[in-house]
Order: sequence, then structure tokens, then C-alpha cells
Amino acid sequence: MIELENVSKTYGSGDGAVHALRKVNLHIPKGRIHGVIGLSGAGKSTLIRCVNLLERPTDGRVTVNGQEMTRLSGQALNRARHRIGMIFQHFNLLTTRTVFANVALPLELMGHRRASIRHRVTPLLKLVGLADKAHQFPAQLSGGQKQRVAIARALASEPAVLLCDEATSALDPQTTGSILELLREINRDLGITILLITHEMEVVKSICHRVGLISDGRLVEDAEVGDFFTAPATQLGRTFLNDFLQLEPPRGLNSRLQDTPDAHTHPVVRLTFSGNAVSTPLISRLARDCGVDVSILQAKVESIQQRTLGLMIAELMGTAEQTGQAMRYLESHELKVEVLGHVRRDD
Ligand SMILES: Nc1ncnc2c1ncn2[C@@H]1O[C@H](COP(=O)(O)OP(=O)(O)OP(=O)(O)O)[C@@H](O)[C@H]1O
Repeated sequence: MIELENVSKTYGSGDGAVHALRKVNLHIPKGRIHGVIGLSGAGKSTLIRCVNLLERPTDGRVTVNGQEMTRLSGQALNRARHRIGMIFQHFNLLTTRTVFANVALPLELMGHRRASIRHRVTPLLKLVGLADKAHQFPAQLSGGQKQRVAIARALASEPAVLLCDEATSALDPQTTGSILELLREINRDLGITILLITHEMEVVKSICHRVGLISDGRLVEDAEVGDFFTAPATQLGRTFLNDFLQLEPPRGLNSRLQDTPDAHTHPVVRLTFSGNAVSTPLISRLARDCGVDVSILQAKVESIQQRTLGLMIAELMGTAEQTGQAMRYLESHELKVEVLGHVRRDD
């Protein structure tokens, strides 16, 4: 449905050249919701704008709905873009047009007659929950309502694909939730493939099936959401996950952690577990089988696409031999064990 093959985009040239995308390969099958996440400046906007050729790639091939976009120009490109809707962070509505007229605009540009426009716009306003706002102007609407208008406008030309460029970044968490719910319904009920870029892991967790992580123009991860949240493949992926889960050692502990163990220290570990490990009573077994006492400093359990993810920061108390055995025991039960440092026993 959306296929990027070796797509590169360079802005400028010579010493001032910015390599915004570097040989990106991405395949999004029909009916999926695919998120792309990354830090500011990583290349997310460039990537999504290369899909409908708002930015023309410097190199590589973009195919959408079976049409090679990178070969098209002029009228043919405009026609292909009708099958690709797009929504933006700041909605991009025309302030002098009513809600109805904003949604009608793409149809007017395509040359539809008034009756056919009304026939299409009225159910779209109903779909996005704004049937009673048809004659209001954007200034009279909340942020969430404006984004609903933008979604209805994007759907007016019956696209097969919807591109969402930070579509919820300007909205409060509750409104974000309702817009994500609407996008999920559109995907499920209309079968529209969605590519969204965001810097919010919550958005990815809530509605995406698959997620790509972009860093310095490169797609460094591309995984099912459940896999990404349970075992990110890169350090950057782990940083995103830890920031999202906010599972760092308690502030007071950080200053007491030392890098190297000695005869008077205990290890402090971060444990990540998923699947069966979540429901296995491993902590009590550590005490029984390894003679290690466990002091839990922080813990969290998240449910992500039918997968359960647990995280825990804990101090393991025992001799070096006992705590070493405990860590091997946990690893043998498919827990990820990271030693964050060592803390003095009598602290
Ligand atoms: N029109 C342009 N001309 C020159 N450089 C650009 C242009 N657009 C983007 N860039 C540069 O390309 C790189 C990628 O930018 P892009 O906007 O795609 O990143 P982003 O991940 O969307 O960032 P943000 O989350 O801050 O919007 C950045 O270094 C940016 O400065």
C-alpha cells in the first residue's frame, strides 16, 4: 500500500547539505496503522511529506496504492494525491470558510457539483461528530473539533491512505484520546491505511500496529508495537521506552549508586519482563532458591496490544555469589536484567 525503497532526501548542497533521510526502506500493507517516532530533527516530517511528494525525494522510489509517486508530476501527481489524505498538527483550516465549506473544498477543487458535494460532506460531518457545527467557523471550535474538521476534509476525496503529521501534538491528553479513537474507527470501518508521525510513545502505544524509529535520517528500528515496547533493538529505542515508562531509579538512590561492586555493596537492577514471566512468582523464588532478598524500589506493568510488559527496579540483597546466581536465574526465565549500579549495604 505504501512502499518506500531506498528513499533519501538532502536539503541544500555542498558544505551546507542536510541529509534528512538516508536510504529509508518502509513497507506498510493495506489496512495497517504505522507510526514513525523520533527525536526532533530526525527526519519524521520529511519522511511523511515524501509519501505524497510534498517533498520530492532526492533518491529512491515511493509507491502508494500501486502507483509510483516518484514518477509522477503535474496533473497525474495531483490525481494520485486525491487518494492520499493528510492532517497536520495545526489543522490548516481556512478561517473564512465554514466547517461545511472547509470539508467541501477538496471536492470543489475536483470539480464536483453542489448536490454531490452535499451528499458527501453531510455524512462526513456526522462521522466525525460535527453534524451540528456545519455552519460555524473554525474560530468558534475547540482544538479537537478543528482536528475533526481536518479529518473530514482529508476523507472527502475518499482516500485509501491517511497521513497524520503530529496530528495530536497540539491537543490535551483527553482530546488526544478522542481523536485517536476516531482514527482507529476510520482505520477499522473504512479500511484506510494510516501512517502517522509523532514524538509521543503514548500515541504509538494507543493505536499503532507497527512502529518505525528514525534517527538522523535513518530508520533504525521497524517492529510490531508489542515487540518494540517489550524489547527495543537500539539504545535510542530503550531511551524512548524508559522515558515513556518513567522507570528510572528513585532520585535519592542515583547519587548513592557506584559503578563497581565491593564487599559492602548490593546490586541495583532494572528487570524487564513480558509474556509468561509476568505471571510467574519469580521474586519469591529468588528468596527461596537463591537465598536473595529483593527490595522493590519501583515497579510498573503495562498492557500493550495484548502483550503484558513489566518493569521493576530492585535491590538484590545477598552475597556476591547469591546475587550473581539470582541474576542468572532471572535471565534463564527470559527476564532482561540490567545492573544500574551498586549501593552500600548499610545505606
Ligand atoms: N526545507 C528545508 N530546508 C533545509 N533543511 C530542512 C528543511 N526541512 C527540514 N530540514 C532539516 O532536515 C532535518 C530533518 O527535519 P524534519 O523536519 O524532517 O525532522 P522532524 O523529525 O520532523 O523534526 P520535528 O519533530 O522537530 O518536526 C532537520 O535537520 C531539518 O533542519
